[in-house]
Amino acid sequence: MTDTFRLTLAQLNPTVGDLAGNAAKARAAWEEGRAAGSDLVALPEMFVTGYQTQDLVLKPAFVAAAVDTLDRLAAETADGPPIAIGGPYPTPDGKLHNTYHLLSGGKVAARTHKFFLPNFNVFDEVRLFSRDRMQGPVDVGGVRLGMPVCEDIWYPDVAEAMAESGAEIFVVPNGSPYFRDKFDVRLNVATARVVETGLPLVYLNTVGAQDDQVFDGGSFVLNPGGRMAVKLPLFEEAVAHVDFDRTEAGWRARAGDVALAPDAWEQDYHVMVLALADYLRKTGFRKVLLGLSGGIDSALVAAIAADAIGPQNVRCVMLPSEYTSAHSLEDAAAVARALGCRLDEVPITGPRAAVTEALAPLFEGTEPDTAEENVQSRLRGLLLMALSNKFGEMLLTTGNKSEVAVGYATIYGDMAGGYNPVKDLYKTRVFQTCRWRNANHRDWMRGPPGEVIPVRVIDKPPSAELRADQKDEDSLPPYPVLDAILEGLVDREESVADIVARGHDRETVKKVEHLLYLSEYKRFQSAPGARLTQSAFWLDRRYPIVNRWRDPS
Ligand SMILES: Nc1ncnc2c1ncn2[C@@H]1O[C@H](COP(=O)(O)OP(=O)(O)OC[C@H]2O[C@@H]([n+]3cccc(C(=O)O)c3)[C@H](O)[C@@H]2O)[C@@H](O)[C@H]1O
Ligand SMILES: Nc1ncnc2c1ncn2[C@@H]1O[C@H](COP(=O)(O)OP(=O)(O)OP(=O)(O)O)[C@@H](O)[C@H]1O
Ligand SMILES: NC(=O)CC[C@H](N)C(=O)O
Repeated sequence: MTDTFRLTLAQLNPTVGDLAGNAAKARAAWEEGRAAGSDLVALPEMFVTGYQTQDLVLKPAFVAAAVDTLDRLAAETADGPPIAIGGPYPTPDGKLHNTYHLLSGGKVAARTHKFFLPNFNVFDEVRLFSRDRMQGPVDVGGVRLGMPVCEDIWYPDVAEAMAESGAEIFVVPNGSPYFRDKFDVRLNVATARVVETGLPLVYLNTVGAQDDQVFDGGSFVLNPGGRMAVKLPLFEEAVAHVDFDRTEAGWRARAGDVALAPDAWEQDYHVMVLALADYLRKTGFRKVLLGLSGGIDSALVAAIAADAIGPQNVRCVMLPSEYTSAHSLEDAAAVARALGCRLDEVPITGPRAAVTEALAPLFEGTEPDTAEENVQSRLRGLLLMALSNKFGEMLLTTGNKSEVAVGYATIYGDMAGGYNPVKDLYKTRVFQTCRWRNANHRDWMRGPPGEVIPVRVIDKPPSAELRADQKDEDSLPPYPVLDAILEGLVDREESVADIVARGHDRETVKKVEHLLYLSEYKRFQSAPGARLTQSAFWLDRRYPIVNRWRDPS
């Protein structure tokens, strides 16, 4: 009977749909595990396909290719330790499971199907997969491993059933996406399963971004009693070997490295950087561009982009109009200089005059209003997209969550673009995030250290500069008030009465509610962006576009 067990944890970054690339990563980890004398090399949930696949797994040809990839990986790794790896499994009677496969002896030797299929916020697994009955542990080299898949440990049942049928260690593959402070939520869940069963638990998460979601890694190993034996870093790929010893009381993990967790501001910032870097890499872009207005939102997006792909790959463009202040020109130049990004200037006065002239016969007799104002924003979108087409640089949009929530942006204007790193970051957090970035620099940031966003940019009153002396506060409540109301309406789904009871003016709350519902059509047509909360616009919060309901409370 074996008394030690070495488990290799492969916290790696797959790409959805890249079956060969994901299998190659799994194989490289397996080679590391084999060289280290490992007894099992474990990869995360649905690793072979990448996660989340969404409806891609409803295509039988894709599932067949994934199955084939797993079979080939099993054959190629027959002469070393088994591999545990997530992937789809189609049953002969036409069902599809989200399955953890054990590849051993050249074939798929065992399968554990996910039992609890998450079907909330960003997850739709009931639509995609079938559940199976609860399963027992799998024998790996004489050790019985319970392999609940991700959501399966969020309730006691599956772990309890596996423990009752003889599991000795839990190895839990995850595709668990970030939201602020999520690590503690996961740790509480895992600790509860360890306390209930008295068994050690290995929590293996995916790392890397997929569309809006960032899988933050942070895999860990808990011993009975809930003590953390090992913790892998957040946001980075890592391969770690964890040793278990058989004791009289059962298996125990030997203490190893426990990575420190950065604070929530750093985690949010890292998520925005990683989300953008992976979105670009995985869609095949190496460069971006953005309109740099001298305001805070585009300055923060430029900093995130510089940190994600290096300042030499970020083109900033100032597109001044007659309303652009000298301050804005100076501030845009100062941001680009501090970040080390290229800054181009493309005035929109000429194109605007041409549009005004073209529309004059039709606009005759009307008063100037947002129609004329928005032409400026649209001309910027048009010119920036021309640069994007010509130079293959993806255009970034810059609307923060407060603006996205109330539709304070011009559709087909500043909303033009492919990705929005700050889409889930309220404006009040934009200010604080800029201060945080000015004061902190880390190895993973590819932009320079120091004050990359001049204090003047952070401190000045926000303005769209679409007309003379325009300030955001002319049309919107002050951002601290707006954000407090939005957190109630959006993040907590509170009633108008709940928010008024906390001291907000009812008329203001009703106005914000009106703008929120009215602008659903804009969000439907908006760029995706990094998810930071459980109420991000897209998958977490899915409201109808046509919606006459207004809260009477
Ligand atoms: N339900 C619906 N479904 C589909 N389309 C719908 C629609 N309702 C209106 N529309 C269309 O949308 C148009 C109105 O939307 P849009 O053209 O965007 O215009 P609108 O929302 O009226 O104006 C844009 C607002 O954003 C502000 N802004 C602009 C640029 C930058 C910033 C900033 O600081 O970040 C702020 C600007 O000051 C103004 O208050 C209508 O003309 C109509 O065609
Ligand atoms: N003069 C400009 N030159 C270049 N881009 C601009 C200019 N004005 C606006 N933009 C682009 O349109 C976006 C929306 O800008 P606007 O200034 O109207 O509002 P904002 O939300 O306060 O953004 P910011 O804080 O970046 O100014 C900007 O982030 C920027 O990308
Ligand atoms: N892939 C999953 O099952 C994820 C669901 C899980 N509750 C999480 O977010 O961590």
